[in-house]
Amino acid sequence: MLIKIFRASLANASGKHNNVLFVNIPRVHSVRRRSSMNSRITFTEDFFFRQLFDHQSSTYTYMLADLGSKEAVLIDPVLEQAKRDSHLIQELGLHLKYALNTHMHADHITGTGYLKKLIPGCESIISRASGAQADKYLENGDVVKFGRHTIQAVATPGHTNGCMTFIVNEQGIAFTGDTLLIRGCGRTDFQEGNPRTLYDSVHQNIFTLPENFRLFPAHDYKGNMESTVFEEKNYNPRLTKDIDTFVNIMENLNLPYPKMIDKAVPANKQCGLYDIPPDA
Ligand SMILES: N[C@@H](CCC(=O)N[C@@H](CSS)C(=O)NCC(=O)O)C(=O)O
Repeated sequence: MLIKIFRASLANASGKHNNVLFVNIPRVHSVRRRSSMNSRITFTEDFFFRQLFDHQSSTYTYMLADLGSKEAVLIDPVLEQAKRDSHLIQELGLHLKYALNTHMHADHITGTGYLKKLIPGCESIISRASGAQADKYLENGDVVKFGRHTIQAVATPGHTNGCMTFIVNEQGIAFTGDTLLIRGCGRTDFQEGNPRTLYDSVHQNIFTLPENFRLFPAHDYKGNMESTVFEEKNYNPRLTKDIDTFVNIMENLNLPYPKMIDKAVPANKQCGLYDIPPDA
């Protein structure tokens, strides 16, 4: 397999250029492919994974780490839980390299801004298409490295323009943000939402992953914690339908407006640096 490695220079919000090691890997997934419901891929011994929850916003945050180098990343941290996350990082002797967001959230303020203050050296990452400020910006296909591990960032727009799914191929896991929820999906009625785009994102970029890949969403409102590609391909009540039926479902969800949206979106545009607790 040809792996092309190159250094990319990215401009951050202040125009400063950061060197990030990006590994441009062709879309080849783990060689340990299986397709039955029970054949989960075992984590390698040097990979740490922790699912964390914020009850207020029903948000999952994920902590991943390379146990060799101790480098860690957080996916979708929540402002009110930043101290919890920072304490766990410290307790486990990990070094938080990056705090990543799958997209610009509308229902809670991201913890990335506060975490950058709590853990100097930590950098924030979000897709360039999100329109939010961060230290580093991702394009479709970019790879984020922590220790020897890699996260592949795949653009999955539809809930918002900047939505990404983060895939850790070797461990057989993917973080779908609000694009694909367990037996559901992100709403498409604000923030550039588009049901046809979301449908294509899921069918082309998530349902094409190996069926035993475990899926971890940004939210669950019913107590579910994870799913698999197989389960969502077969049992998702929205995305198993044809595209026109899907669009009709999405146009008639009639969900209430998220309570925090008017505060969260302006804050998240600044990587959560707006209205950070005074003790930060
Ligand atoms: N009640 C919550 C917001 C619930 C909600 O709208 N969730 C979003 C993801 S966060 S923007 C969503 O896409 N839901 C899809 C669904 O089918 O539930 C609040 O007020 O914060």
